[in-house]
Amino acid sequence: MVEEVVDRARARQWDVRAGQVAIMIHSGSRGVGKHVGAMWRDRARSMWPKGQKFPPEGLFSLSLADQPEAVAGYMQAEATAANYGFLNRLLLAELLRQRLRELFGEVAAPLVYDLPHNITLPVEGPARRWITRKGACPAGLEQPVIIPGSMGAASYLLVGRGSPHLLGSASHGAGRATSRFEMGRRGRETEDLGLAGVDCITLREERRIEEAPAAYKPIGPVIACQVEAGLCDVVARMRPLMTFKA
Ligand SMILES: Nc1nc2c(ncn2[C@@H]2O[C@H](COP(=O)(O)O)[C@@H](O)[C@H]2O)c(=O)[nH]1
Ligand SMILES: [Mn+2]
Repeated sequence: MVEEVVDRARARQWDVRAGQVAIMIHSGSRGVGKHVGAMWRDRARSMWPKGQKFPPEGLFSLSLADQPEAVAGYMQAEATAANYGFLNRLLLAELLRQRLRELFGEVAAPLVYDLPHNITLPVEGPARRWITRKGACPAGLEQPVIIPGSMGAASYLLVGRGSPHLLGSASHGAGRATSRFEMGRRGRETEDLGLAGVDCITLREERRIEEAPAAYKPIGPVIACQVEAGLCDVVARMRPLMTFKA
């Protein structure tokens, strides 16, 4: 639910009002994206110049100058996975709209923004440049930005400021404080996990634990430092009513 509107003019422009029910869908290409990534990582490794030491970070780059076909192949595969992700979210949103209309009659539920991340996108400008973001999202000038907190904490709708220092990016979420594995080893006390008062529906009980609010960093300072650094400005804050975890 939209709990507070901070930038009224921008919120009005995006059709966002305090008290509205807002639905956030976080889903991408999942299996397809992972498959594309793993396949191209192996391919890039096999194309690494013979006799040259492997990069310590395990990231095998492809050269546009020397391997243009491989670069084009990778970009096409990534775009296919991203399109699959767009379509997933489109269909999920449409199923939700249908159900809302069955229950409440005509409901508009317009799209505020579909924000891709973990993706390579072209940079606007005369030079041919690309940015690959991981754990970050685009925050170009005037662009909507959504930074989710957790199933127990606030999420934020912001507007990007196109900061050149951080390549027009913002964080993709509050970010993990504790790994999924570590969460699985913790006790199942609701209080310890920050699950008190959290309404979460899931068919996979382990998800509730792995992604419990205690697994994530506090969203307040994550937003505050990005605003302070000039990456984005807050438009509205949302509070979770209910979460579905696949
Ligand atoms: N509003 C919610 N935000 C959530 C929830 N679970 C996680 N998160 C946030 O999303 C980001 C991105 O997740 P990732 O799996 O792509 O890394 C994460 O950093 C959290 O801040 C939730 O149930 N509701
Ligand atoms: Mn994500």
